[in-house]
Amino acid sequence: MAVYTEVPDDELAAFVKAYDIGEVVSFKGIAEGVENSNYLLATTKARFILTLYEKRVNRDDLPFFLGLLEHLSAKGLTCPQPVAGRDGEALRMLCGRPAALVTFLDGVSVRRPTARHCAELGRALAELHETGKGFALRRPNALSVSGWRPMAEAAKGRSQAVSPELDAIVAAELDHLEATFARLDLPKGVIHADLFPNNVFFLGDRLSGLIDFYFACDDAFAYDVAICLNAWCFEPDQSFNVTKGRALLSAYHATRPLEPDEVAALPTLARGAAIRFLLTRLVDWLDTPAGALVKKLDPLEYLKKLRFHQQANDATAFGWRP
Ligand SMILES: Nc1ncnc2c1ncn2[C@@H]1O[C@H](COP(=O)(O)OP(=O)(O)O)[C@@H](O)[C@H]1O
Ligand SMILES: N[C@@H](CCOP(=O)(O)O)C(=O)O
Repeated sequence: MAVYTEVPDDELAAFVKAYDIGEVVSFKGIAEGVENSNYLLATTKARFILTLYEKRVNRDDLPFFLGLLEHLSAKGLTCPQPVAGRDGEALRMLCGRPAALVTFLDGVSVRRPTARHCAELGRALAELHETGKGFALRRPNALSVSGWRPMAEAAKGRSQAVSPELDAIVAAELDHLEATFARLDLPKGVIHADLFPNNVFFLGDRLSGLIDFYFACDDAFAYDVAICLNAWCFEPDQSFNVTKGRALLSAYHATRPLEPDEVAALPTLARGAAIRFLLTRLVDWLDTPAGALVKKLDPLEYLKKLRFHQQANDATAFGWRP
């Protein structure tokens, strides 16, 4: 459950007074999520999400995240919109944490995406990349290749608890990626960087909105595509579903055509995306205290995905060619 910080009634009342959003009708912690504390706040005027930013979010990045949501919403992309208080500020403090209110989006996330969902996602991802062009702020990706070795070092010697071979596999893969992924020079811009099914809402088969932009950054567009191939196109047994891969890639390509260099780099990008989520999950797995009220995600799921990508020679492994 991702409610790390409890908000007492009096503090909530004082917080809400800073806005012109009506009277509080209900206020409930949201069980989903990993990074921050989220509450659903209903008032006499509307529903909102109240987020208290927790330890892994750097406060200096908050203007980038909230500014990006404003930019994307203004350009017509359906994502949460920050709500400004009477003073014009969207970001303020609550219970000693930076906190913001954003608009509530209708829709549900899918647990088992179909090829149709993957096509919707591919189109929306390309639209996000196009819509982000023109956003003035910059945020380097702290979780890209130069950040992976330090994470591996933090887990070194402890990862046997997860799998006996993991340290060696990760070290060898990082040697490979530091010689390949690190040398890629691909079209860049604003990427979501965590567009997993839990961060995408649907109404019926139609994609209705994107949430959780708290890993968004400047990086290669095609890296975002690779993150999504990993998150959307593997089956529960970790076999890659080429029908879903084809649906995602062809829908993306129809909206933002991938350049030949981006297509050629997909297997390397997918390996990088696999190691990135393997490592963050591994560090969380090792560092989260027993009994913590947060769902731990399995790092080995991403080792299986990595194994698939290590055998992939080109984009046809994902069921697609331009
Ligand atoms: N704007 C929103 N509209 C509707 N529901 C939301 C919105 N933002 C978050 N949620 C709900 O809160 C949950 C956790 O939000 P998320 O941003 O993924 O948290 P975290 O960053 O902690 O992982 C989501 O799975 C969703 O159910
Ligand atoms: N998508 C990441 C975990 C981050 O969770 P989110 O709730 O912030 O999307 C993973 O699967 O490792």
